[in-house]
Formats: sequence, C-alpha cells, structure tokens
Amino acid sequence: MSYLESLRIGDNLDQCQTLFSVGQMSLHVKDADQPENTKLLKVAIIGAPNAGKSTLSNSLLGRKVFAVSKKVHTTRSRTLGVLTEDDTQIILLDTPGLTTPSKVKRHQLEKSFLEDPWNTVKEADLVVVMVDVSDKWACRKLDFEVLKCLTHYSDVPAVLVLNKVDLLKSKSRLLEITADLTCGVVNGRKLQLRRVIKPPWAERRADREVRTSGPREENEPHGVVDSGESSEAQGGLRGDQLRTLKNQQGWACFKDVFMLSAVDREDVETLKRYFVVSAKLGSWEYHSGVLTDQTPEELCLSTVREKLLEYLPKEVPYTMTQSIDLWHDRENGELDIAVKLYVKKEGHMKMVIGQAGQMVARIAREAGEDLSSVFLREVKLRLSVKVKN
Ligand SMILES: Nc1nc2c(ncn2[C@@H]2O[C@H](COP(=O)(O)OP(=O)(O)OP(=O)(O)O)[C@@H](O)[C@H]2O)c(=O)[nH]1
Repeated sequence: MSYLESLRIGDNLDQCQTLFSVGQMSLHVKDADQPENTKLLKVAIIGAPNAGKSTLSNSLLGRKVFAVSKKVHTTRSRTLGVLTEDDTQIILLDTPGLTTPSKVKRHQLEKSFLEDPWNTVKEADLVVVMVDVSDKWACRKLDFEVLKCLTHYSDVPAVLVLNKVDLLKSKSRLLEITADLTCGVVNGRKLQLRRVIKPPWAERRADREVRTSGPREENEPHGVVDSGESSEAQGGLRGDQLRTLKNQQGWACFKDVFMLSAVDREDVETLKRYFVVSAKLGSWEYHSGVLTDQTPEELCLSTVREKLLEYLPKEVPYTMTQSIDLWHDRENGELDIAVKLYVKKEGHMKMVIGQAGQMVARIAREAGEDLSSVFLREVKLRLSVKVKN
C-alpha cells in the first residue's frame, strides 16, 4: 500500500489531520468541506531573511510544517499553511526573504527568491511585514525590497509585526521602532508618541517624511533607475519613485502594528484573532483537515535541509542537494525513509559525517523526530552522503 493510499483511508479526525500533504492535496479546492457562510483570509508574510516568518507561520498553525533555521534563506519558495477555525479559513503564505537580483546572482539562489514574495502579495487579502527587532539595522529602516513591494501593491492592506521582542532589553525601544517604521502614522492617524520621544525639529522632519511616504504620486517627474537593476525587478516603479523609497524610513500606510515573539503562544494568539476578525465572507479553498500544500517528500527534504543549515558551517549546506532513495510504509505504521545527501567536495563530506559519524547521526535523529511529530507516526530516517560535482 502506498503512502498516499494509507493517508486517504484515514477516517477519524486525528488521522484526517495527518493528511496534510499528499493526502490533503487530494482534498484540494473541489473537496473543501463548506459549512454555511464561510469566511476566508489570505495572508502573505513578507520580510527580510531571518525575520522569523516561518517561525510565526508554524506558531499560528500550532504544528511545525515550515523549516526554520538561524541561517538566512531557509525558505526557498512560497509555502502555504492552512488554519481553519469554526467558520473561518486563514491561508498563510510564507515567502522567501525578500532579496535583490544582484544577491540572487551572487549567491546562485533560485528565481523563486525574486518572484515568489511579489506574486504572493498580489494574491493576498492582507500583508504581514515582519521585522526582527533584535537586528539593529532592520529596525532603523524598512528593508528597501519590502518598501518596493508595499508601494507596488499599495492597495493590499498591510500590518507591521515587530518580532523577537523577547530579545529586546528595553521594551521602550519598541515605541521608537514603531514610530520610525511607520513614519509615525498608523491606520491614517499620527502616532502621539512621536511628540514625546522626538524634539520639535525632528517632528517637522517626520511630517515631511509622512508627506513623501504615501501611495505613489502620479505627477512626480520621471527619473532614471539608478540601481543597475531592470525595471521589472523594481516592481515597475519609476526611477524617481525608487529614489524616494531609498530615502524612506518606513511605510505610513500600515493598518496596525503588532509587537510579539513568534515563539510565544499568547502573542501569536492576538495576531490570529486579528486575522479571524479581518476575514471576509468567501468560500474556503481547502478542506478543513488540510495544514499545508507541501507533499510529504517536500516536507521531509526541507526538514533535513533545516538541520543541515543549523549544524553545518556557513556555505556547506547551501551547496548541497538531496534525493529520496526510499519511502516505505511498514505494516506496524512506521515510516522508513532513506535520503541521499550530495556534497560538492570531499572536505564537505567529512564535515557532514562528522567525527565517528556523529554529525550525520544527529541530523538524521533530529530530522526523524521532527518528521514523527509532523506525520504523527514513527519515522525512521536514514541519511547517506555522496560526493557529486
Ligand atoms: N528569540 C527569538 N527567536 C526567533 C523568534 N522568531 C524566530 N526566531 C529565530 O530566528 C531565526 C530565523 O527564523 P525563521 O523563521 O527561519 O526566519 P525566516 O524569516 O522564515 O527566514 P528565511 O527563510 O531566511 O526568510 C530562527 O533561528 C528562529 O528560531 C522570536 O520570536 N524570538
């Protein structure tokens, strides 16, 4: 019996919720269970690499279905999570960290790094912009790529999420960060706190910033795109608009601001409630048992990759590829998986294997444990390493 078949025959709720991959794919759109008066909200989560987008998505779903690591570019393409509560379905669209064409070229990243965040925002009802408040550069100024995306899709409502507040020693910094990243304006209203923390001359400057940071002004004179990137890569924005954005500290059109720690349940619950309240009448797109659109194989490979990113030195995991050699359902319900890891150099192979095979054993054990809790069954994962130039 194949894994797909075994997933389809699950008929109690627990088993049904396990069917979040191939099995759930079979429950897509046409099979969505539709109670009366359903509500739907599609949320695109964007931000710089490592802001905590996948961690937040996992916390919202209550299950680890997206890979998370302390290294950048863990998420490589758009992934989808589905949260269904009562009559409301929230579709979470996790995106790769926004980056530039020159960085994509330099680090040989896939096209999805440039395209997916933009395409995802296009289809969203709400954009969540995540900022890591423990990163002192990120909280001085909104990422230029984020600003470009917000400007291009200024008709899609956006909220600002200040993440990793647990790492901030002085919580009063949060007010300053909010003022900077919103240009002192939230939901069309000027923040009062600016008057308290800034002298009058800074207040006047802030006013100027607010005036220049609204949605695109059609009558601005045309200029030259000066970053050496194509117009398409700039989201179709004109040179003068790009120059204005380069000097812009924040976005004055956020509807709301949340300050949270993506790993803290209580904080995440507040954001979840906001999503539920923001959902509009509309048909569900997925069966209520669906958690993600990733296949079990994709989930397995991204879980292994997460551990490689976590434990191997900087460039090694980025140069590796993987393939699944074996996927076998045992009659006792256990799942046997064998994954082959391909490295570019002998030296890398030694690092992956580690002293007396300890490194590869640790990666296999931890990835196997994660997969067991995702698939809700015992997973026995074996890893082997091979050099492939
Ligand atoms: N202390 C703390 N760490 C967090 C929090 N949220 C995320 N992290 C950590 O930040 C790192 C990056 O988290 P990810 O969720 O992978 O970030 P991402 O934005 O999806 O990253 P990319 O895939 O590179 O775009 C991981 O080591 C997380 O454990 C938080 O609220 N507090």
